[in-house]
Amino acid sequence: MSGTGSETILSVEHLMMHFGGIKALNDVNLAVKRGSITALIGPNGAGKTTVFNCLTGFYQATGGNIMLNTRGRPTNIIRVLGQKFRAADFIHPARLGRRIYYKMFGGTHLVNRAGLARTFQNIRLFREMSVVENLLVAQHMQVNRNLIAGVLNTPGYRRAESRALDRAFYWLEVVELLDCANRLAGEMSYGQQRRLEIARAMCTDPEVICLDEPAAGLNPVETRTLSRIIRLLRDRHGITVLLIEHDMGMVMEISDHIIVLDHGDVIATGTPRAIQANESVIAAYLGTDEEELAL
Ligand SMILES: Nc1ncnc2c1ncn2[C@@H]1O[C@H](COP(=O)(O)OP(=O)(O)OP(=O)(O)O)[C@@H](O)[C@H]1O
Repeated sequence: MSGTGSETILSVEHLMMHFGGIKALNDVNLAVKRGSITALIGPNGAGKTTVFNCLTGFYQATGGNIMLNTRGRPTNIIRVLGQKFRAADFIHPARLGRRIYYKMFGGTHLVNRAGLARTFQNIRLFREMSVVENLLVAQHMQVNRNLIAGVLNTPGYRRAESRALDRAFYWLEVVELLDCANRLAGEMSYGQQRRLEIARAMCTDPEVICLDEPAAGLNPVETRTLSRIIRLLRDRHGITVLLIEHDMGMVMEISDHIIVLDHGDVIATGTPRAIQANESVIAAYLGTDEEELAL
């Protein structure tokens, strides 16, 4: 299943995000192909994490559209996060009803349920919990948490618990952490914690995973392991990977497609080879920190 299909799994149109006077995103348009590894790159402050935060519902975009084509149906991410009421809603009862529903019950959990998961630039694990417990917590949305079922220890409850454990160990093996299952998450090396974050996101059964600087702080051996795992997600598990990364060696090696952001706008898209030769990209990177200029 290697390589890219032709179907778009995620499309972003005219995305804007303003923080007071700061226009973090001006008018971002991008499309991600199903089954691809797509990298979002750009100099510091270009708006990459803001795009991720809008996609995953951590920010409510100021404007634009984000459509996810997963679980066999389209999901309008902006809508499921719960939008403000507009005057026109009151003459469309169906629209008003939807708006009220998502205002009350919408949120980031619906984005995750629709099949999009993420990791964070700053690792956010439960450091005092074991590795496997971190993975079980991630599955609370899928596991039957009915108190009565738990107290009575019903067969349905036991089956759900056992499935959650199986899933946790399955993804631990994929990220090469099986022998760390009972260690405290906070005691593991940085590289291991980053891989645990990926396993935790995978336990929510996503079709798209957004990785925010997964190679930050890793040594070359850990980066190679990480690249191998990311490829495996695409090739063996059919996962679409959207990646923010400053390690250009890694980006150029594993990406099928690259999107370049600068000052809140997409300035180039294309294959690694095309991006490396793109003059606007080279110009955008000139004058930034040297470590970013490893094109
Ligand atoms: N919550 C916020 N409040 C105010 N400004 C913000 C907020 N989040 C981001 N910004 C601003 O938006 C712009 C884009 O930031 P963002 O973190 O998305 O960039 P980035 O491309 O991810 O950068 P880096 O590579 O350094 O992580 C920056 O000017 C930043 O200061």
